[in-house]
Amino acid sequence: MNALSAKGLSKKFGRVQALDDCAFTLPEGRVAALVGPNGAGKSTLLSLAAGLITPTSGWIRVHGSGVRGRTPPDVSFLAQRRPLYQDLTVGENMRVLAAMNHRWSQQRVDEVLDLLAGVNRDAKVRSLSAGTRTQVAFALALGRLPRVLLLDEPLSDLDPLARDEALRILMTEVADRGTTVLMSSHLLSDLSDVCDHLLLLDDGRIQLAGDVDDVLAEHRLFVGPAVEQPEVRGTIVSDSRTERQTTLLVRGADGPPPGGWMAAQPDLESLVKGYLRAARERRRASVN
Ligand SMILES: Nc1ncnc2c1ncn2[C@@H]1O[C@H](COP(=O)(O)OP(=O)(O)OP(=O)(O)O)[C@@H](O)[C@H]1O
Repeated sequence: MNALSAKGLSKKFGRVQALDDCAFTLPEGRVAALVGPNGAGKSTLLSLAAGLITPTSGWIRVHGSGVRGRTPPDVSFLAQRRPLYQDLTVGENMRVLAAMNHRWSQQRVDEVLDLLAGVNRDAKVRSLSAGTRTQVAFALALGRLPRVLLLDEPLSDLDPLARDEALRILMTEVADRGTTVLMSSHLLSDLSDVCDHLLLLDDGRIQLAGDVDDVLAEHRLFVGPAVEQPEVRGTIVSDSRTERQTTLLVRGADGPPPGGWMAAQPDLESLVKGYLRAARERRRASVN
């Protein structure tokens, strides 16, 4: 069964087309990386999936049911601006959420907070550092016992050890409870460690969607001399050049590399960077 599915999903804010005709499916129990350049539409997509905003057209469903303006009880969303009551203590935030949610496990919240930094429950949220606030919001999101966990830049302000611990907690969550995770991040090396599914957005449109292994297998990196473009079969997504060599990311390449060139399958980080490079070039061209 698909945890998330969308078709024709579009969202306009005034004249800004934040998402444009997106279609994708995310099978249950997967950990999906949601990547793309700044302003690509990642937070918009997560907010639509969480029911915080409604589509201009098209639909998005969680476990087959439409989400329109209401967060389903089995979905948790860790938004970029960490949704916590700033003037309440950590403990008071927990009690408010426990009262508001039928699905709630205080034990799970305590477990996660103890694994992270051992946060002081009596501290006002306003007094916490940004990273500690993220840890609290992360623990509260898991306390709702979600079947679908939507995370917007969950790792960005965590120190390296807290980041490792948060990723370990996520992997345990997926293994033990079969939770589906959709996580936006610019930290590509962290994503490579945990994600088995990819959604790549640019300019509100989905460029790549699918199983990470399948998407990687569809691409080749060609590395060769810094000369003019070689003849390659497939679509050149992007190129990068130094004085000595050229690297091409090619989609749908088949056959051996051109003479004097080497071919390899990209890893997730080099694949995403290739698409980000292409997106930057398109933006530069549209501005000039
Ligand atoms: N509430 C809003 N009102 C007007 N425009 C918005 C609103 N929310 C998002 N946008 C616009 O929609 C587009 C997509 O924004 P979004 O925040 O979804 O991108 P993003 O991929 O999450 O970016 P980032 O990586 O910088 O967080 C941007 O052009 C943004 O300015």
